[in-house]
Order: sequence, then structure tokens, then C-alpha cells
Amino acid sequence: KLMKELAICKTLLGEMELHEDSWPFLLPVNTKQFPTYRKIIKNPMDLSTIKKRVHDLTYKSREDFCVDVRQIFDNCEMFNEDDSPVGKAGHGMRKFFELRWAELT
Ligand SMILES: Cc1ncccc1N[C@H]1CCCS(=O)(=O)C1
Repeated sequence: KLMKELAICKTLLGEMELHEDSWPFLLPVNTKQFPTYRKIIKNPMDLSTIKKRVHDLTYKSREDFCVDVRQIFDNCEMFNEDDSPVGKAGHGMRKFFELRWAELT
């Protein structure tokens, strides 16, 4: 049911925003600070964009929400070294998300 699915998305979004490893993902990557980003990353995504889409009822299912969340972490792996601070945060956030996602199924 869409209502319940929306509640799951809102819950998970809130938990991710509070996670200590969320700092690289709270806002869109600043392409002035990272001039190569737009060339390398075809589908930029971040938690504030997802929050707006949840609020605007853009997602037709929790799966659509999950696609955007996973895009954040796939972009992170594409652009950042695994052992960099942002790279490590991305791995940590992905682990957190996938565990909670499975729990809320
Ligand atoms: C997720 C990501 N991928 C690639 C480059 C940068 C980022 N995030 C930045 C967000 C603002 C703070 S920062 O500039 O240290 C890191």
C-alpha cells in the first residue's frame, strides 16, 4: 500500500540523515568544488533531492525510492577511492541502508 511504503521511505530517510556517515550525501555534490563530477557522474543524487521527491510524492513505490538511494552509493564508488573519507562513508551508509531496507521489508 502506498501509504505504508511512503512511511518506510520517510523513516529510512530520517535515519540516514542522522547517520554519522551521511555528511558527504546531504546535498548535491558542488560541481564548482569538483569540476570533473558532472562529466564522470551521469545521474547525480543526494539525500536532499530524495527528501524533496518523497515530499512531492514523486515515488510511485518504495522500489523507486530505493533506486535513487542506491544511485548515491554507486556514484560515490565511481568517483571516490574506497579508502578515502568520502569513499569509506559511502560504504558505511550503503551497509546501513541495505540492512535497514531488508528489515523493513
Ligand atoms: C559524495 C561526494 N562524491 C564526490 C565528491 C564529493 C562528495 N561529497 C562532498 C559533499 C560536501 C563535503 S565534501 O566536499 O567533503 C564531500
